[in-house]
Amino acid sequence: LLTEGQDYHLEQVSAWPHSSLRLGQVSGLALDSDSNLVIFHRGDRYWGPGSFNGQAEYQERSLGPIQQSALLVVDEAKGNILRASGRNMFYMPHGITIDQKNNYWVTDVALHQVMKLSGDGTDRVLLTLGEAFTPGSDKQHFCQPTDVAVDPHTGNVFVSDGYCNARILKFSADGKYLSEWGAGSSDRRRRVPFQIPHSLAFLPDKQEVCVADRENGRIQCFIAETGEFVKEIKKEEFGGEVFAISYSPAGDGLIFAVNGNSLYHTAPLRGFVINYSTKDILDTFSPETKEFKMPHDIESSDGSVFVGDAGSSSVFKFTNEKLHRSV
Ligand SMILES: O=C(N[C@@H](O)C(=O)O)c1ccccc1
Repeated sequence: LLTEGQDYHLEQVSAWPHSSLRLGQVSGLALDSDSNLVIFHRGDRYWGPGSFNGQAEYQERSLGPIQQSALLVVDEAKGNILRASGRNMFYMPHGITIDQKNNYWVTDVALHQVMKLSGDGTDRVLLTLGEAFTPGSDKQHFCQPTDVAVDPHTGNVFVSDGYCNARILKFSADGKYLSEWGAGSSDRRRRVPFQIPHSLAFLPDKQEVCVADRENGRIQCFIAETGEFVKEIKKEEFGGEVFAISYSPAGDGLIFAVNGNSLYHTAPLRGFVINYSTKDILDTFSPETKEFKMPHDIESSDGSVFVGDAGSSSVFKFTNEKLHRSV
């Protein structure tokens, strides 16, 4: 008998997508209100060693914004493109999340901005946080912000900031700064500051926000209301870097994660299914068709898991074979 959400064996759906999506570096994935997969990618732009100077200022403004459609809405069953948008708006796409009203919240690490866009394909900019091309670390500036998470109950918005800051900021739904936490926290378990807070997941049934603290190779979870530290999940199996996380309330709560290569460790690149309460790794997975190169974001939707890879410019789909096997 399958206990809900506790039995996992994810396998790649090798024939997905049915036809090539002609993607650039895939930086972010999100699910929209129709359970379509939204892919945030970089078209012909890529983040290389010369993209930013020592002050995290973007060096390729002369290229102008990416002309390809950086936002693709694809059908999660077959992977065919339902809608393409996001042209001439972005310089270096990074994170994306979609809120209860189907608005897209995206981050761009070249613009150092967070934008709230209409999710109807017109990409109307409803809100912008941060000053274009201007890195900073006060209440009005980010430094290469990496992701956004939205609390469905309050509408509050959390921003992981970023490659060159080490904090999480909280804003109201209409963009008013509320609070932040991170480096230098007094909590002894948090004395080690974040090192690239790289991906966020909101846990609606627990009212917590979790962060993939990438270079510390750990996941940390906090009370959304107060920013108070709740728990840390750090596993040898991660191999030193956690790139992205996603959450499902199934069972006691499941955290999906992907790891990465670090300068100091090389571990096999793979996905993880982790029981939030026990911290047990329930399953690990990786593609059969080709290796992960830089798994950069992960999204879960009842029984399926999607991984966006910035290294191979592709999206992989996995399904939980335990659910589909007759018992
Ligand atoms: O981490 C990096 N990039 C990825 O996360 C990404 O592409 O978002 C990176 C860092 C320094 C130089 C070049 C790339």
